[in-house]
Amino acid sequence: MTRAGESSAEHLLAQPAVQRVPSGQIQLFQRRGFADPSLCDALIALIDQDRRPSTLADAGDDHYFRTSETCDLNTEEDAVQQIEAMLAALSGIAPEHGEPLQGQRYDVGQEFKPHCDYFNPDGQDWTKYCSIAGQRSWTFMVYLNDVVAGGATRFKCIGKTFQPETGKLLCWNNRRADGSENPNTLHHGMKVRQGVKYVITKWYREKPWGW
Ligand SMILES: O=C(O)CCC(=O)C(=O)O
Ligand SMILES: [Fe+2]
Repeated sequence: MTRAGESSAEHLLAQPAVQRVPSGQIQLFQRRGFADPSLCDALIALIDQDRRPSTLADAGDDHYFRTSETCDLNTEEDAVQQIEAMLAALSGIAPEHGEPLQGQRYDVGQEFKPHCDYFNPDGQDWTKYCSIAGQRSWTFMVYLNDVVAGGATRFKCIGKTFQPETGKLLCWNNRRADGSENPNTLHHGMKVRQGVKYVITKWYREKPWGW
Protein backbone atom coordinates (compact mmCIF):
# COMPACT_ATOMS: atom_id res chain seq x y z
CA MET A 1 0.00 0.00 0.00
CA THR A 2 1.49 3.34 -1.05
CA ARG A 3 1.00 6.55 0.90
CA ALA A 4 -1.30 9.22 -0.50
CA GLY A 5 0.43 11.28 -3.19
CA GLU A 6 2.96 8.52 -3.90
CA SER A 7 3.53 6.24 -6.84
CA SER A 8 5.54 3.04 -6.42
CA ALA A 9 8.00 0.89 -8.32
CA GLU A 10 5.54 -2.02 -8.17
CA HIS A 11 2.74 -0.01 -9.74
CA LEU A 12 4.93 1.58 -12.42
CA LEU A 13 6.63 -1.65 -13.45
CA ALA A 14 3.22 -3.27 -13.90
CA GLN A 15 2.45 -0.73 -16.66
CA PRO A 16 3.42 -1.47 -20.27
CA ALA A 17 6.95 -0.57 -21.40
CA VAL A 18 8.06 1.08 -18.15
CA GLN A 19 11.76 0.53 -17.45
CA ARG A 20 13.57 1.19 -14.20
CA VAL A 21 17.03 2.74 -14.23
CA PRO A 22 19.21 0.28 -12.33
CA SER A 23 20.34 2.29 -9.33
CA GLY A 24 20.02 1.85 -5.61
CA GLN A 25 20.31 5.61 -5.13
CA ILE A 26 17.11 6.74 -6.80
CA GLN A 27 13.75 5.41 -7.99
CA LEU A 28 13.84 6.58 -11.63
CA PHE A 29 11.88 5.20 -14.59
CA GLN A 30 11.43 5.82 -18.28
CA ARG A 31 8.62 4.95 -20.66
CA ARG A 32 9.39 5.48 -24.33
CA GLY A 33 6.46 6.28 -26.60
CA PHE A 34 4.21 7.28 -23.71
CA ALA A 35 2.48 10.07 -25.67
CA ASP A 36 1.88 9.75 -29.38
CA PRO A 37 3.25 12.41 -31.74
CA SER A 38 -0.13 14.01 -32.46
CA LEU A 39 -0.79 14.56 -28.75
CA CYS A 40 2.72 15.98 -28.36
CA ASP A 41 2.09 18.40 -31.25
CA ALA A 42 -1.18 19.56 -29.72
CA LEU A 43 0.57 20.27 -26.40
CA ILE A 44 3.41 22.12 -28.16
CA ALA A 45 0.85 24.37 -29.88
CA LEU A 46 -0.72 25.19 -26.49
CA ILE A 47 2.67 25.99 -24.94
CA ASP A 48 3.52 28.28 -27.86
CA GLN A 49 0.26 30.19 -27.40
CA ASP A 50 0.73 31.01 -23.74
CA ARG A 51 4.36 31.02 -22.71
CA ARG A 52 5.96 33.39 -20.20
CA PRO A 53 9.45 33.51 -18.61
CA SER A 54 9.95 30.66 -16.11
CA THR A 55 10.23 31.44 -12.41
CA LEU A 56 11.87 29.71 -9.45
CA ALA A 57 11.09 29.15 -5.79
CA ASP A 58 13.97 30.20 -3.49
CA ALA A 59 15.39 32.18 -6.41
CA GLY A 60 18.93 33.27 -5.64
CA ASP A 61 20.95 35.86 -7.52
CA ASP A 62 21.61 33.71 -10.57
CA HIS A 63 19.21 35.06 -13.15
CA TYR A 64 20.48 32.52 -15.63
CA PHE A 65 19.53 29.50 -13.48
CA ARG A 66 16.29 28.74 -15.31
CA THR A 67 16.15 30.56 -18.61
CA SER A 68 13.31 28.65 -20.28
CA GLU A 69 9.72 29.74 -20.76
CA THR A 70 6.76 28.22 -18.90
CA CYS A 71 3.08 27.79 -19.62
CA ASP A 72 0.29 26.81 -17.23
CA LEU A 73 -1.73 24.49 -19.40
CA ASN A 74 -5.46 25.13 -19.65
CA THR A 75 -7.40 22.22 -18.15
CA GLU A 76 -10.29 22.84 -20.54
CA GLU A 77 -8.22 21.77 -23.55
CA ASP A 78 -8.76 18.23 -24.86
CA ALA A 79 -5.03 17.53 -25.17
CA VAL A 80 -4.48 18.56 -21.54
CA GLN A 81 -7.33 16.38 -20.28
CA GLN A 82 -5.99 13.47 -22.29
CA ILE A 83 -2.42 13.64 -20.97
CA GLU A 84 -3.68 14.28 -17.40
CA ALA A 85 -5.74 11.08 -17.56
CA MET A 86 -2.75 9.16 -18.93
CA LEU A 87 -0.51 10.48 -16.14
CA ALA A 88 -3.06 9.59 -13.47
CA ALA A 89 -3.31 6.03 -14.81
CA LEU A 90 0.44 5.61 -15.12
CA SER A 91 1.33 7.11 -11.74
CA GLY A 92 -1.58 5.64 -9.81
CA ILE A 93 -1.67 8.94 -7.87
CA ALA A 94 -5.04 10.56 -7.22
CA PRO A 95 -5.33 13.67 -9.43
CA GLU A 96 -6.04 15.91 -6.38
CA HIS A 97 -2.38 15.50 -5.42
CA GLY A 98 -1.14 16.95 -8.71
CA GLU A 99 0.00 20.51 -9.27
CA PRO A 100 -1.47 22.11 -12.40
CA LEU A 101 0.27 20.71 -15.48
CA GLN A 102 3.08 22.92 -16.80
CA GLY A 103 4.73 23.18 -20.18
CA GLN A 104 8.33 24.32 -20.67
CA ARG A 105 9.94 25.65 -23.81
CA TYR A 106 13.72 26.00 -24.22
CA ASP A 107 15.22 27.94 -27.10
CA VAL A 108 18.87 27.70 -28.16
CA GLY A 109 21.12 28.47 -25.16
CA GLN A 110 18.35 28.06 -22.58
CA GLU A 111 18.60 25.58 -19.71
CA PHE A 112 17.48 24.68 -16.19
CA LYS A 113 20.67 24.36 -14.14
CA PRO A 114 21.19 21.43 -11.73
CA HIS A 115 18.45 21.38 -9.11
CA CYS A 116 16.15 19.08 -7.16
CA ASP A 117 12.40 19.42 -7.56
CA TYR A 118 11.63 19.18 -3.85
CA PHE A 119 11.44 22.32 -1.75
CA ASN A 120 14.03 23.09 0.87
CA PRO A 121 12.31 22.70 4.26
CA ASP A 122 14.66 25.39 5.64
CA GLY A 123 14.19 27.70 2.65
CA GLN A 124 12.44 31.03 2.88
CA ASP A 125 9.74 29.95 0.43
CA TRP A 126 8.75 26.73 2.25
CA THR A 127 5.66 28.22 3.92
CA LYS A 128 4.56 29.95 0.75
CA TYR A 129 4.76 26.84 -1.44
CA CYS A 130 4.27 23.93 0.94
CA SER A 131 2.08 24.88 3.90
CA ILE A 132 -1.08 23.48 2.27
CA ALA A 133 0.01 20.71 -0.09
CA GLY A 134 3.24 19.63 1.63
CA GLN A 135 6.40 18.45 -0.10
CA ARG A 136 6.68 17.41 -3.75
CA SER A 137 6.62 13.63 -3.83
CA TRP A 138 7.04 12.50 -7.46
CA THR A 139 7.95 14.21 -10.75
CA PHE A 140 6.62 13.05 -14.12
CA MET A 141 7.92 14.74 -17.27
CA VAL A 142 7.34 14.07 -20.95
CA TYR A 143 9.55 15.22 -23.83
CA LEU A 144 7.29 16.50 -26.58
CA ASN A 145 9.82 16.57 -29.42
CA ASP A 146 13.22 15.46 -30.66
CA VAL A 147 15.78 18.24 -30.24
CA VAL A 148 18.37 18.74 -33.01
CA ALA A 149 21.26 19.10 -30.53
CA GLY A 150 21.56 19.49 -26.76
CA GLY A 151 18.66 19.67 -24.30
CA ALA A 152 19.35 16.36 -22.53
CA THR A 153 18.44 15.86 -18.88
CA ARG A 154 21.44 14.86 -16.80
CA PHE A 155 21.26 13.14 -13.39
CA LYS A 156 24.78 13.79 -12.25
CA CYS A 157 24.83 11.75 -9.02
CA ILE A 158 23.97 8.53 -10.83
CA GLY A 159 25.82 9.32 -14.08
CA LYS A 160 22.73 9.02 -16.28
CA THR A 161 21.71 11.34 -19.13
CA PHE A 162 18.42 11.18 -21.04
CA GLN A 163 18.05 12.50 -24.57
CA PRO A 164 14.81 14.23 -25.54
CA GLU A 165 12.65 12.02 -27.73
CA THR A 166 9.07 12.65 -28.84
CA GLY A 167 6.66 11.17 -26.31
CA LYS A 168 9.25 9.74 -23.88
CA LEU A 169 8.33 9.98 -20.21
CA LEU A 170 10.67 10.11 -17.21
CA CYS A 171 9.48 9.88 -13.64
CA TRP A 172 11.19 9.71 -10.31
CA ASN A 173 10.56 9.72 -6.60
CA ASN A 174 11.97 12.91 -5.08
CA ARG A 175 12.27 11.19 -1.72
CA ARG A 176 13.79 8.07 -0.27
CA ALA A 177 11.86 5.13 1.14
CA ASP A 178 11.99 6.72 4.63
CA GLY A 179 10.34 9.90 3.29
CA SER A 180 13.46 12.12 3.44
CA GLU A 181 14.33 14.31 0.43
CA ASN A 182 16.73 12.49 -1.92
CA PRO A 183 19.64 14.67 -3.12
CA ASN A 184 20.53 12.00 -5.71
CA THR A 185 17.58 13.34 -7.73
CA LEU A 186 19.73 16.35 -8.72
CA HIS A 187 19.14 16.94 -12.43
CA HIS A 188 20.08 19.45 -15.11
CA GLY A 189 17.96 20.41 -18.11
CA MET A 190 21.02 21.06 -20.30
CA LYS A 191 21.37 23.84 -22.83
CA VAL A 192 19.69 23.42 -26.16
CA ARG A 193 22.37 23.78 -28.85
CA GLN A 194 20.20 23.63 -31.94
CA GLY A 195 16.42 23.53 -32.35
CA VAL A 196 13.80 24.07 -29.64
CA LYS A 197 12.90 21.76 -26.75
CA TYR A 198 9.42 21.28 -25.31
CA VAL A 199 8.48 19.28 -22.22
CA ILE A 200 5.55 19.00 -19.87
CA THR A 201 6.04 18.50 -16.15
CA LYS A 202 3.65 17.15 -13.56
CA TRP A 203 4.64 17.43 -9.93
CA TYR A 204 2.74 15.60 -7.23
CA ARG A 205 2.39 16.57 -3.56
CA GLU A 206 2.06 14.58 -0.38
CA LYS A 207 -1.28 16.27 0.36
CA PRO A 208 -4.06 17.45 -1.99
CA TRP A 209 -3.12 20.57 -3.93
CA GLY A 210 -6.22 22.43 -2.76
CA TRP A 211 -6.76 24.97 -5.58
O1 LIG B 1 13.86 20.13 -19.11
C1 LIG B 1 14.43 19.24 -18.48
O2 LIG B 1 15.15 18.41 -19.02
C2 LIG B 1 14.25 19.20 -17.01
C3 LIG B 1 13.09 20.02 -16.50
C4 LIG B 1 13.04 20.07 -15.03
O3 LIG B 1 13.91 19.63 -14.37
C5 LIG B 1 11.92 20.70 -14.32
O4 LIG B 1 11.06 21.31 -14.98
O5 LIG B 1 11.87 20.60 -13.09
FE1 LIG C 1 13.41 19.58 -12.29
